[in-house]
Amino acid sequence: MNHPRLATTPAELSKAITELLEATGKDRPALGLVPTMGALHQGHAALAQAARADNDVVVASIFVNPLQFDDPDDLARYPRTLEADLALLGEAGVDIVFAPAEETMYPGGAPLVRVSSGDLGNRFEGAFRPGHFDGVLTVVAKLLHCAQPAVPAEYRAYFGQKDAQQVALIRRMVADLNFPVQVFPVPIVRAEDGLAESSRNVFLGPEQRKDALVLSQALFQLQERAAAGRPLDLPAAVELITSRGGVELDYFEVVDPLTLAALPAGPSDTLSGPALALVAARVGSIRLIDNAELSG
Ligand SMILES: Nc1ncnc2c1ncn2[C@@H]1O[C@H](COP(=O)(O)OP(=O)(O)OP(=O)(O)O)[C@@H](O)[C@H]1O
Ligand SMILES: CC(C)(CO)[C@@H](O)C(=O)[O-]
Ligand code: BAL
Repeated sequence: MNHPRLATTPAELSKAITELLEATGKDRPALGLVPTMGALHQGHAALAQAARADNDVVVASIFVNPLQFDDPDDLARYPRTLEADLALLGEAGVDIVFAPAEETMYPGGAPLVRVSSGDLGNRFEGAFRPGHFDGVLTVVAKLLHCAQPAVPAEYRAYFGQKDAQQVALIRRMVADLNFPVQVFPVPIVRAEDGLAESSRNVFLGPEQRKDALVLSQALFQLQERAAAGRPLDLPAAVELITSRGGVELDYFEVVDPLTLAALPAGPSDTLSGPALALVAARVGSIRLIDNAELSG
């Protein structure tokens, strides 16, 4: 197993990245960055493995970003498992782990100047978690700056498709603000029962976990209809979820994969191009999100 180097300040991180990039002896080596909030699972391992396969040097960050939490209870109980996280990242072949303290990322408290996620950031997750995406984009901008190679190198960043709206917004930030990095989305990793892996799954009791499966089941139903060229009938998929006691639906929509604009998905609407189904629901006090690509 690899023992990743631990950096806790931007200066330590930059020094470690330069040393490892130079040690490759290549004119233009490649650096991959995997941002996380820790409490790592197989979804994060897939991100680290994708970065390992594509790059000479791999950095993972672990930082529970207070700026993206609108609910103080959600922040306080967010799982923190640093020792196990370091072991998982070592297993995946990560070279450097950047795990800064809150005071290091936000000296003097919350930043005055932030990245605005615009209209796209106010919909879906943003409508239920006000300010969430401004907080995500601000910390992702900071992390991308902290890990920016100081010597000539390819620069790539990896994000999970489980957070589809987050990927869409990060792509827009990188394009709109000319960040010199390429964004790579990584497919959703699911448990055997179909539930999308998530750090918050540890809070689900056995019955709640069974209830939560209705989300992936409803998504798979849409995927099957799309693949067979049948009408999507989103209302029937919504009904599958709302009829399940213990699950409160927040939203369920079929959208354009890039703009996240709503697409028609009624009982007589068939797909005319690629689409994405986005769902979010609460199981008890645990909020879960999931999504699936639909294609005819
Ligand atoms: N099941 C998964 N498959 C693929 N990528 C994932 C999965 N779960 C998380 N990721 C990705 O890992 C990165 C870090 O996510 P994060 O640390 O917030 O974990 P998380 O499991 O999404 O946590 P939570 O769902 O509780 O917010 C993000 O890019 C996220 O999209
Ligand atoms: C991208 C991220 C690490 C920023 O805090 C977070 O939103 C996440 O884990 O998805
Ligand atoms: N994966 C998204 C991080 C969050 O829920 O805040």
